[in-house]
Amino acid sequence: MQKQSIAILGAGNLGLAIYKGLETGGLLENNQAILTRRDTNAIKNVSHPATTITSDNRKAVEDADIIIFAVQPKQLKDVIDEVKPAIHQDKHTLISVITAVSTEEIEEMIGFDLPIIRAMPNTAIAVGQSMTCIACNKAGKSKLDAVQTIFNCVGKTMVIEENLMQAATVVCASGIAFWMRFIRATTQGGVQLGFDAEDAQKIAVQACLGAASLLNNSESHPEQEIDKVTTPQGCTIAGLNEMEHNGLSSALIKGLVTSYDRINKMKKS
Ligand SMILES: NC(=O)C1=CN([C@@H]2O[C@H](COP(=O)(O)OP(=O)(O)OC[C@H]3O[C@@H](n4cnc5c(N)ncnc54)[C@H](O)[C@@H]3O)[C@@H](O)[C@H]2O)C=CC1
Ligand SMILES: O=C(O)[C@@H]1CCC=N1
Repeated sequence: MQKQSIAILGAGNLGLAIYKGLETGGLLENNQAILTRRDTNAIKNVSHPATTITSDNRKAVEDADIIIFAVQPKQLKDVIDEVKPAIHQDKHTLISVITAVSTEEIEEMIGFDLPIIRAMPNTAIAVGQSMTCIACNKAGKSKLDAVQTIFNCVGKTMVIEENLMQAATVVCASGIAFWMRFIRATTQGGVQLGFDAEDAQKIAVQACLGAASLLNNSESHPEQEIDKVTTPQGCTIAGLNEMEHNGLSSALIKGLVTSYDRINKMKKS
C-alpha cells in the first residue's frame, strides 16, 4: 500500500482504540497517523513517532489522505463545517464510524460528492480483534478495497448494505458491552461458587474464548456444540434450562432490539 496519512478526528474511546489497532497491526510502520481532540492533554500513552497530536482539525485534514470521523453524532456537523474547506474530492477518502449518520447525510453536510465509507468497528480493534462492518456511497466503491485492507489489519471485515448498518452497530459495536456483561456475570457466579475474583474472571474469559473459537474454526452451530456439553440429566442442561426459564435468550434479543430502536430515536434528535 502506498504511504498514507490517516487522521482520526475525535480521539476518544473508539478513536484511540482504532489508533491502538493501527499501531499494533503494524500500519504505522509505513503510514502516518494524526489524532485530534479538543483537549489534547487527554490523549495519553501515545508515543509512536509516526503520530501527530493536535486540536487543529483543519490542519489534520490538509495533511491527511484518509480521514476517520470519530466524534459523537451531535458533534459531527460542527467538525465537518470546520474542515470542509480543506476537503478535496480527488485527494481524500472519508471514513465515518459515527452511529446513525448515513453516507448521504455526510455528503449533504459536505456539499459535494466524494468517497465516503461508513465503518462500524468495535473497541476490540485496539487488540486486533474487531469485526468491522463496512458500507459506502457510490463514489466510495473505488476505495472499498483499500479501506478493507486497513481494517483487515485490526480484525475481520464484512462489507454490508448500508441499510444494515444500524443492526451492525448493535450486534458488532454494542456487542462488546453485552459480552462483557455476560463474562462479568459468569465471574460473579464463579465467586459465589468458591473461586476468587481473579481466577473466576480468567476461567470465564477462557471459556468465552473457547466457545467463540469452536464456532470460528468450524461450520458448527451453537446448538450442536451445546448438545456435546449437555449430558442427559447432567448439570449443564439443568443450569441452561434454568437460565432459559428466566428469559436468557429472550432478554438478549429484547436488549438488541431496544438498542436498535434507540438508534432510531438518536436519528430524530
Ligand atoms: N465507543 C464505541 O465502542 C463505539 C462508538 N462508535 C461511534 O463512534 C463515535 C465516538 O464514540 P466514542 O469514542 O465512544 O465517543 P467519545 O466521546 O469517547 O469520543 C469522541 C471524542 O471526540 C472529541 N471531540 C469532540 N468534538 C471535537 C472536535 N470539534 N474536534 C476534535 N475532537 C473532538 C471528544 O473530546 C472525544 O474525545 C460515536 O459517534 C459513536 O457512536 C461506534 C462504534 C463503537
Ligand atoms: O452506545 C453507543 O451509542 C455507541 C455506538 C455503539 C457503541 N457505542
